[in-house]
Amino acid sequence: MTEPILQLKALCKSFGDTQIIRGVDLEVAPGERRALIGPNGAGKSTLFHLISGNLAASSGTVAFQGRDITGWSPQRVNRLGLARSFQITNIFPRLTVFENVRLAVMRQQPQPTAFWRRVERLPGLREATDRLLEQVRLHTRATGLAGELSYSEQRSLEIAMTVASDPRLILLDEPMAGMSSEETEYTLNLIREVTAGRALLIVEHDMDVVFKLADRISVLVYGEVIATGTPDEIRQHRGVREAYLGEEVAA
Ligand SMILES: Nc1ncnc2c1ncn2[C@@H]1O[C@H](COP(=O)(O)OP(=O)(O)OP(=O)(O)O)[C@@H](O)[C@H]1O
Repeated sequence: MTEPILQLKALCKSFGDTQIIRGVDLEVAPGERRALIGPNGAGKSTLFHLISGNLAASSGTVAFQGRDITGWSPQRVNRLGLARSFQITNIFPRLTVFENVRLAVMRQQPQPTAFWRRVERLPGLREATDRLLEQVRLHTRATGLAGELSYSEQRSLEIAMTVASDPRLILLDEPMAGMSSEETEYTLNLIREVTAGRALLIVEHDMDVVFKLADRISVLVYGEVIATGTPDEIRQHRGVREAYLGEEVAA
């Protein structure tokens, strides 16, 4: 079996006396699209924080591409090839769309001479930025302010900024939140395109999206993974239906 790109072992997180993540074991294969679902408060965002280094685990380990990254800073984790977007849109509204993406690209290309040169002259920067903007179909909006984009366009911009580092694993936290069904369909296709050849771990409450997008689904309930399987397996899983999905999804 190929080595998992992400491997969580007996991962735990407590806040004070309250244990939120209770011994999670989870493996994501390279190139796999994995959804993480579960009721509100199950600990999905907390698990993302533990993987990306935004929170320190109470115990257990996180391995990425075979390396133990437990306790690493988010920046260091990111440099190794793991990128994440947050539930809250994370862009600079007063910069142009182009400038936002360029910043994300620059973060990945540490240039010792950057302080002395005009950014416009940094080699390859403009091309890399343009390529990303085209990929998320925002090239015609490049000169507009990011804060003036529609909500779903801002999410597209954020996706471009997330993939700017050319990550091997992308974590997306509720990318469809607050979208109309048309915007959701559009963003679903975009996510499919930009994550091709990369692994994806996505938290999403829209079950339509989850079942269309994911190769496999893991279900988190009260900080424990109660099931992992293909969309069909999860649909049929009695415990999952009782704990979370309800009968209508299985129908
Ligand atoms: N920094 C914190 N301090 C204390 N408790 C926290 C902290 N962060 C999260 N929690 C608690 O941990 C639990 C899990 O929260 P988390 O946001 O991870 O759940 P979630 O599954 O992502 O929920 P949702 O689907 O509503 O986003 C909640 O009860 C929350 O109140």
